[in-house]
Amino acid sequence: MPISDRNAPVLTAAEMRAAEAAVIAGGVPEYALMQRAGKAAAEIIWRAGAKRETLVLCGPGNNGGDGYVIAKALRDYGVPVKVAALADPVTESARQARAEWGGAVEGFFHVETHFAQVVDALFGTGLTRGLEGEVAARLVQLVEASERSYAIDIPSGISTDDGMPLSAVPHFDLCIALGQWKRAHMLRPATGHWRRKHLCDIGIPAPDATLFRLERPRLSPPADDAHKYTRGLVAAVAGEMPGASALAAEAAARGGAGYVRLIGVQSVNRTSHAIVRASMKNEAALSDPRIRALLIGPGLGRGEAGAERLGQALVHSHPVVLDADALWHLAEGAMAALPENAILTPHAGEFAQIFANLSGLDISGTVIELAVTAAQSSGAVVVLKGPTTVVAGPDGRAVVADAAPSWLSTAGTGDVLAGLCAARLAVTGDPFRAAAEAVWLHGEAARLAGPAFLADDLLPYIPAAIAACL
Ligand SMILES: NC(=O)C1=CN([C@@H]2O[C@H](COP(=O)(O)OP(=O)(O)OC[C@H]3O[C@@H](n4cnc5c(N)ncnc54)[C@H](OP(=O)(O)O)[C@@H]3O)[C@@H](O)[C@H]2O)[C@@H](O)CC1
Ligand SMILES: Nc1ncnc2c1ncn2[C@@H]1O[C@H](COP(=O)(O)OP(=O)(O)O)[C@@H](O)[C@H]1O
Ligand SMILES: [K+]
Repeated sequence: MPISDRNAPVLTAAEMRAAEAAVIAGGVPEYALMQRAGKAAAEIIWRAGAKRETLVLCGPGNNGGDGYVIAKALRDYGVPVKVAALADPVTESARQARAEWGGAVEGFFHVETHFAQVVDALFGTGLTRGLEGEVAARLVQLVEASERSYAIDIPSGISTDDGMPLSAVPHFDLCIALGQWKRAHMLRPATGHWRRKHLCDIGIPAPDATLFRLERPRLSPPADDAHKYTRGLVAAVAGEMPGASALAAEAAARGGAGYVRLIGVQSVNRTSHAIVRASMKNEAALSDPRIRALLIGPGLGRGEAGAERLGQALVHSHPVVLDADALWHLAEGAMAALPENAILTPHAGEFAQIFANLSGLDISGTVIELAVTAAQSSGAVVVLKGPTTVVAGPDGRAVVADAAPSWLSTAGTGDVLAGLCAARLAVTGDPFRAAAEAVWLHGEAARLAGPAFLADDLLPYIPAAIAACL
């Protein structure tokens, strides 16, 4: 179940085949799907490249079949097209597509090298191993010699499920995904092999998908009769480095919480006066039943004092966001004692440290498998942060954020994200939705902030990011 109908499914090769098989079983021939796919891709190439001379490279499977359909459709648009095949078609649909193309088919190694446009339809989701060295080198040569290049479904040589290149893979201008997004469309290093990507909807639904692309969420303004407590009280616990918790607290205040209380901090420069301070000694400040999200970790410290504060904070079983040093303190026992609505926000280093230590947990695979396994084993929502951020829930659902600006790689941005998670948890009461909303707002604030910002500079852009979702 997607978190909203805006979130497009992201499939493995096997899931894509199953989705395709279901449509075929429903009475649509495979060849009709190939026609839809090839014509949709050809229309995009035609719009981008008009009548530029185009070389279509066709492989033996249905990716190659798409290539023949593209070549015919481009020819029908009046585009000068040549086709070069690596091997004869081996599937019935690809054979049919080649017959309908009907034109000359040149040898992959013998066709001339310089074309204005090159279309890679050698291999798609059926790739089982890297391309042979000379095939990969020739593909790189042809693509690099062109002005524009298009990868059909997936660049040939990229493994669909983990986004890894299995042989040398060139860089394309556009990757045209067919049917549904596949994992490689979201994962590094594959995402570095095209400038843009586009999804062609060819009428293949994926009702069983559990992984989705993170898209702009829909948010609501506070209810007409809202007051600060109904909007959500966030309690942020400070520690050794009060600046980090102040940054997180301010992000929480701007991220939609009605009231933010910063606990256990003596003095912090430049924190908004709207953020109310309280002492750790004030029992009621932490036990307050109106707290809808507790945030702890940024600046907490890895010493005994930090561990003690974490223990004190978790006693009350508030819905919680655990970040940074709080994750460092999280031991196996503490994991079992997490409240039901918990969000953990590790980066890769913190992730490895926490989950590698959990007994019997096999953590391997892409960031998607890592986050999903960790969420299922901890019972918490896991936000595995990085250039590609994955939000995973204990029910197996996950969203992947593939478009955050790399300017986020600066100190303190994680504190801002933790604050946003707390705000959205306080507002929604749903940790999975909250984490997904927070990751999107964080990326959008970064986009709006432009280049070379400091983590603090994200704060004034959070309201504009929220405005984009109303
Ligand atoms: N899903 C959908 O909804 C739709 C999918 N469509 C399209 O179908 C594509 C998937 O087609 P596909 O399954 O036929 O696989 P494809 O990628 O063409 O290659 C398989 C062939 O290559 C071979 N082979 C593999 N690796 C190799 C290597 N390194 N070097 C050499 N050979 C290698 C492999 O044989 P093998 O040697 O492994 O036995 C087999 O012969 C998909 O990406 C999309 O474009 C659309 O048409 C319609 C809607
Ligand atoms: N190259 C990148 N592209 C996009 N986002 C990134 C990149 N590097 C880091 N980020 C994001 O920036 C934030 C960094 O958080 P974190 O590692 O906790 O840093 P800190 O502890 O300094 O606050 C995360 O949200 C992460 O997803
Ligand atoms: K391809």
